Amino acid sequence: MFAPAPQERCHQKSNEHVRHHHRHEPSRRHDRVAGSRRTSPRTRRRRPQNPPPHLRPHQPPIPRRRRRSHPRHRHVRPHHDQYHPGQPPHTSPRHAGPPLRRVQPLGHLPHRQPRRPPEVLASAMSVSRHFFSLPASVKRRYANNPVMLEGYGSRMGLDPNATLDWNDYLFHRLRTRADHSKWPRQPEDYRDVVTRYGDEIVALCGRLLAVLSSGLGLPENTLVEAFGGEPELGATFRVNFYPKCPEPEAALGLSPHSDPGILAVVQQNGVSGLEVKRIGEDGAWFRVPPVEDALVVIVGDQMEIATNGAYKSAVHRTAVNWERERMSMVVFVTPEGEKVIGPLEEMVEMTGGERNFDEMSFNDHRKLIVRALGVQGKSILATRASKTQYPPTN
Ligand SMILES: O=C(O)CCC(=O)C(=O)O
Ligand SMILES: [Fe+2]
Repeated sequence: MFAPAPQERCHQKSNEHVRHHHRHEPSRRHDRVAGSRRTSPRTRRRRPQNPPPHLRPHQPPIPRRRRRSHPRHRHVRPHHDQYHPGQPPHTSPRHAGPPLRRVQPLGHLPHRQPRRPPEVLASAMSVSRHFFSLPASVKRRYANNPVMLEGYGSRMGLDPNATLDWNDYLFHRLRTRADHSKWPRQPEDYRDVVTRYGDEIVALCGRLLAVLSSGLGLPENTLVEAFGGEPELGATFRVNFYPKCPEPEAALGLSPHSDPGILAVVQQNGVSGLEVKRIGEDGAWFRVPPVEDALVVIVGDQMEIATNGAYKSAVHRTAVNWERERMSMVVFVTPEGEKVIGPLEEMVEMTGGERNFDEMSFNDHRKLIVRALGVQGKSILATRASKTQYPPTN
């Protein structure tokens, strides 16, 4: 069932709607993968060292040079380093090092100079924006329904009492299982641009999975194989459009949730709103800076399951504002539908011998979500946790 666009809801906003958005979520911590600084022994050259002071009484000290990462290592910085479209997957990461050294608490995100985004990022943003600027009557041609979740609309259609998020969206599959009837025919180049964008992002995730496997001390292809192999990986595309909201403090763009798949790659339109919850006692929410040419990579539930909890899925939500419209594009990379996903043997061993999750195909995992009428925090993952002591479900 199609639900009214947030613009329309804006005018008929009731206190009830406001009440729906008061949420109390337990704590969680979010980790971010930062780059490795290790230098390959073969390429390391010795810089002249400062001799001890008694050997250079009249010489000024040799200035210390700031360490710069070697260009070959830059691809292991998915959050803030340059993305090279077209680079084949798995081109990397002998130098990745164990991830635990490269994980930093969120809240110290590096800022860098704005730069022109690669063309594939900019054009995907532009065709998506074009779609949301079309008249409501045109957008409704692609309306989704409770059975067919693909298309334009809102998951509010599933349950009249469900929380209303201040968000319109377009959602469809990518890659081989794409149903093009729900892909906008306007603008004309939507299909080509989004197909290419999806391919690039899936290839990027292939590289990230290799890095994340190496980081665990496992062969590079471990995670990608655990999810069914790269050609079989699934991918869906969601464009979130958050109109200006007159009472932003009373609403949310998207309620707290973790993404059910492997990795979600988010591109923001330069307007802030994405917030990630830190795992731990304080459960503080952190705003992710909307750096325009940066992709934010969010770890999903299947990753937490396969690694038996070594990598945690991140609870996140979006805030809205009254000044500027916000848009985000998300590619969700998912396992092959029939592939049964459970904790990898190596990971069970590495994490203390207990299996923290049951096994299930991703198609069945999706059915859990539909049955539960959506995701709240880590509620779906909690139903898969095989022991009650496993860290909380928030
Ligand atoms: O809008 C955003 O920045 C994130 C959207 C998101 O989390 C989602 O679509 O699952
Ligand atoms: Fe999400």
